Amino acid sequence: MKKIVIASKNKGKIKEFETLFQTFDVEILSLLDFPEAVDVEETGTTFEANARLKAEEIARVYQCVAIADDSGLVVDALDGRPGVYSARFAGGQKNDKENIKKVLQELEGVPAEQRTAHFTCVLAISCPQRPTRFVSGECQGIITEKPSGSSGFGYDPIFYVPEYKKTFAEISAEEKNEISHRAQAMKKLKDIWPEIEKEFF
Ligand SMILES: O=P(O)(O)OP(=O)(O)OP(=O)(O)OC[C@H]1O[C@@H](n2cnc3c(O)ncnc32)[C@H](O)[C@@H]1O
Ligand SMILES: [Mg+2]
Repeated sequence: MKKIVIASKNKGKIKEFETLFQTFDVEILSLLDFPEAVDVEETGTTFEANARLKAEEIARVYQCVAIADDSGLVVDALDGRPGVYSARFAGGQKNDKENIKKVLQELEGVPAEQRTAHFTCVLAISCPQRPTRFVSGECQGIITEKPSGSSGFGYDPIFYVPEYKKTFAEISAEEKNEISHRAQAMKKLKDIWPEIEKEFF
């Protein structure tokens, strides 16, 4: 069976990809299957640049088809922050709780109608000796006043989706996979999948 390596160590993302790839005829591995894999430095200033860095490095090292996800939360009232710096917004080690705290602190006193935000996801698909391909997805929401819910990961507890009248952490994984930024990007990947199969495998 065809194999793809997800160039990520983020368990939340990997779990979502395992479901989102179910209708694709491929075996999914991730960097959790390669514990020795180095952390690719995310030195880019755009989601595309960082997705490219991660996908191309893993494709080169393991001589495989690799897919990387670079994603983040873009808050309008914060001029687009945390954006590409979402994973370490509170500094130092990645810490979801501290990141959420920082976003809520910076939005203190900002009224609901100005708390608009979106998640962005850029997927880079790379294969040695071939040009890397990209697809992206977005999901609109509103930043809540306090965290709510315990499913998902990252900023999910403060990302309220009007469609469900709940945060991403209060809906099921299935519901998140219907509408999320990652799901939107995967729908586009599905559209170009026949081309990718022809070019990359
Ligand atoms: O680079 P990899 O190893 O894939 O894992 P990462 O967690 O560092 O991933 P990113 O560099 O793409 O940073 C994205 C951050 O944006 C946040 N994020 C992305 N998608 C999210 C989602 O679906 N729900 C909640 N937060 C999300 C979360 O804090 C992530 O750590
Ligand atoms: Mg990262």
